[in-house]
Amino acid sequence: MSLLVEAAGNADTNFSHIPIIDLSDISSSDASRRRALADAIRDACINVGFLYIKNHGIPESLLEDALNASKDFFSQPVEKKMEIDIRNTPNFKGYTALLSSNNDPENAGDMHEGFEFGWEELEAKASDEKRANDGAMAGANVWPKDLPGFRENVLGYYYAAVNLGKNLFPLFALALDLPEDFFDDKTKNSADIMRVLHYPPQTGPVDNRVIGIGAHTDFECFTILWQEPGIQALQVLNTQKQWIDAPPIPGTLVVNIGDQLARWTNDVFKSTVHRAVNRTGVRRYSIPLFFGTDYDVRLEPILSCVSPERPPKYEVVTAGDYVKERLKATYGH
Ligand SMILES: O=C(O)CCC(=O)C(=O)O
Ligand SMILES: [Fe+2]
Repeated sequence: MSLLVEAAGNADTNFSHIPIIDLSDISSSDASRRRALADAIRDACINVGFLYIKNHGIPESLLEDALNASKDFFSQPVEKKMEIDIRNTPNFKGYTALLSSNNDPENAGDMHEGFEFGWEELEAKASDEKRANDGAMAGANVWPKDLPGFRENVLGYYYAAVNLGKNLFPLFALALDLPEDFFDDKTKNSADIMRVLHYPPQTGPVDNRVIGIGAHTDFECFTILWQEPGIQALQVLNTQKQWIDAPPIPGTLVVNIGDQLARWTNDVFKSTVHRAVNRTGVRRYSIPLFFGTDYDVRLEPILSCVSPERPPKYEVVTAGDYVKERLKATYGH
């Protein structure tokens, strides 16, 4: 039995807190330090599926600028935001209105609004170059008109977070006892979808079927999530079915495993159910960035995560087909 299958068999998924992992050694020239970091990440991925990262290297100023840009965007009249309604794009880019998405099929709609976009260069190319391997998810971003600085400010944080994500893939590979460059040829045009989210406060009696974002797992490989400081809303479900608070911790970002990585790892790494409910009485903003593999990559289980006792659990599909199906379910296309 591989070490990973054995570790997954001994997993303690009844967690009561989310570990904080210091990324200072992420680019260390000392392989044993990178190994130690990967080991800590492996434990978190096998037992919890969520972790906080500190010393991640993203300057606070980029986050402040992205937050201010988000506030400007959401404070526009709803008709203005609806000009870039996500339902008018073939590739799920643009604005999602309050209650128009539904992450939990048991629920009646999510009490948040959002703006969603994927990779593009800061300087638009002369020709609208289509990325060759985007498959089912091909297409451009749509941006709000008449909102100076919005695109530049959200892209500023986006590029920094994408760079961090690219540095996390080798750590996940190491955590899976794979060569550190395992994901390189699978993430050449990786999906890297960012969502800028706004959760109005929900005070008084709250219908549990209409909360900020209903219980769900993320679709991609992993997510890097920034939460507005001082506002508790995110909760993570352990196997005892207890909701564990995941408050914003100054200087950290949340990282969680998504379904693509659960599929790659045959559920050795956990894609853990989470939700957000904003009962604080003030607005809340958050910015998740979802990292997938290239959309044409097949999600085949890694051999060290499969054994006679742990046969493959999932049908093999391409990342693009998988994500598109999940998005259709969420946005009701
Ligand atoms: O806003 C949050 O804290 C969580 C957002 C989330 O889970 C998602 O967009 O998938
Ligand atoms: Fe999520």
